[in-house]
Amino acid sequence: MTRLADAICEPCSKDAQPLSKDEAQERLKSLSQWQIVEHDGIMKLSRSFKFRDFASALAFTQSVGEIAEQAGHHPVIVTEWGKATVTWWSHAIKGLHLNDFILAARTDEVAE
Ligand SMILES: C[C@H](O)[C@H](O)[C@H]1CNC2=NC(N)=NC(=O)C2=N1
Repeated sequence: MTRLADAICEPCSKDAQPLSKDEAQERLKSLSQWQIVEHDGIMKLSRSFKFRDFASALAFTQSVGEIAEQAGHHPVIVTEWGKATVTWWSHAIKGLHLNDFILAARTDEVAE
């Protein structure tokens, strides 16, 4: 079975259906320490990563930015001293898509 991080991100058209709560909860089982949050009715995938200082959090932020650029799919990243919080969702469909779970898995690999 293909590892989630190795799965191919499909171009997410604006006509794609966002995952339902049940589908998103099912996909969440493939990840650890991520949670589904909802802002303004939009489901998002979020996880905070701890670091020893700001420079380490910033380097992680840069690495996540690089995987986002490679995929053409971008998160919100809040970078602070000792911590970075990454939140993925698909803006075009105002919800969660398999792509968000793939990028979350890739984010975990960058944190290793
Ligand atoms: C034109 C550009 O490719 C699109 O706006 C991309 C950019 N990055 C994106 N990132 C995310 N998370 N969702 C999107 O819908 C999205 N669309």
